[in-house]
Amino acid sequence: IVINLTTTTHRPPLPPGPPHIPILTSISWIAKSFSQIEPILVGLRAKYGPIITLRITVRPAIFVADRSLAHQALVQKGAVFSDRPPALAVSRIFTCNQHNINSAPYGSTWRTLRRNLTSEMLHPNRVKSFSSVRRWVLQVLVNRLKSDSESGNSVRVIDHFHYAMFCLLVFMCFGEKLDEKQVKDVERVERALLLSTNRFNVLNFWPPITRILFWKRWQELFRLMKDQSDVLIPLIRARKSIKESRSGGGGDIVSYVDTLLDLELPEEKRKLNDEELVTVCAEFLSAGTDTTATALQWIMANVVKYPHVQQRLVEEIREVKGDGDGESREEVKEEELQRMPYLKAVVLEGLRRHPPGHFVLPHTIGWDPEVWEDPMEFKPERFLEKEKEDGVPFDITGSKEIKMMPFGAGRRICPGFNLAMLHLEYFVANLV
Ligand code: HEM
Repeated sequence: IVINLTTTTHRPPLPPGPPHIPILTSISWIAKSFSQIEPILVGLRAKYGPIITLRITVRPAIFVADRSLAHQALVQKGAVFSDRPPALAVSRIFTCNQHNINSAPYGSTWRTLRRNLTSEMLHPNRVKSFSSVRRWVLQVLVNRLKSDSESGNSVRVIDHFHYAMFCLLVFMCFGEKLDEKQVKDVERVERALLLSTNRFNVLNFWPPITRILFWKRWQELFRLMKDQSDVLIPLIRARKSIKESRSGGGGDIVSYVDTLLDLELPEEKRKLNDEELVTVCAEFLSAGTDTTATALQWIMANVVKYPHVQQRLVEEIREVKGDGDGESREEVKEEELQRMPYLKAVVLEGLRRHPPGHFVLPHTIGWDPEVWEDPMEFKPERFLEKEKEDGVPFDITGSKEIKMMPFGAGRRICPGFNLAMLHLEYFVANLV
């Protein structure tokens, strides 16, 4: 886990870490990708112990690379470590001054936004109301994979996974099936922002100076933000007018935007403005698309790499589907997923071995040889054996102890983890 310290004048001594030269050290870190930081951290852990201070950004960041210390910080002392630091210049712009769930300080705005998402969108009944949409997206995905493979060239599956996840989350967000161009526009603006966050990091250093030195990059940032608003605001407004014309209701489907239009910010005693609606919708779209598509890609890659895993999945699917005929045989239905423990183990193993969220650095925990035998091997069976031993299903929330944390842990744990598990199990089963 990473704890970001805010600057205070009276600061207690920081945990040990490598020596640094102000600014220069941070700039040398900025040039590195997250995957380059990991092996460096392993070496630093051996030298300085499990709690290390690094000057990765403008502020010192403390890395906790130990599962029981992470549990103490995130779960036992959750109230102390659930705040987020004040946003730096770039993320202030990205998050509309911290008006979204992941960046909001631990307080009433965060609580209101998070409770709205969990109770209005991630509640089991609401999740169920989108099951026909998941079936439609599966069809879209399979059709695209089939037609792409007809060309005879190799198929970049990740592009199709991304598109499928955007179709799904865009529907949940705006309550309707948009045409391919509209979905692609949303995908384009959201991915452009996601992929350029690294490039914009440098703008956080002395904004008055970087505004002059890197003026082109600042312009690029404002252009991307404008693109995002240009694509999302018409979709939000369209939903608003549907809702108004139906006097309070948007039809059978309740979309994420519908729930946000009525929401009141308790501290500021007002509704969300257009820019804030864009930020919160963008968070929903990006939190659930890239992460899930990346996990799906790793899981499918391992299913292909290990034929015995694939074979066992096929057998489990056959067992659940029985000798049904015609259409019912074609699809693994959502209700059937609960009867597929091996499928769940494959998904968990994918998340343990290849957690999509890198900067929370959960894998230093998920790969701990004291917890996991042969931690770098892809062995879904380990979850079945563990469940048999403990007599209870594996707890991915880490509430009692942390063994892996692909969704984080504690009060800031990913609220979408059940939905993500459903998406992964449903698509993996049906692709197999
Ligand atoms: C495989 C898929 C996913 C993975 C691996 C993932 C992972 C994570 C992680 C590691 C965090 C940070 C937790 C922390 O700060 O300790 C997080 C936060 C969050 N995730 Fe996810 N996530 C996934 C899917 C989703 C989905 C489907 C949604 C919603 C539709 C979602 C919404 C959020 C939100 C709103 C937060 C911020 C929570 C807060 O700060 O209170 N995520 N996620």
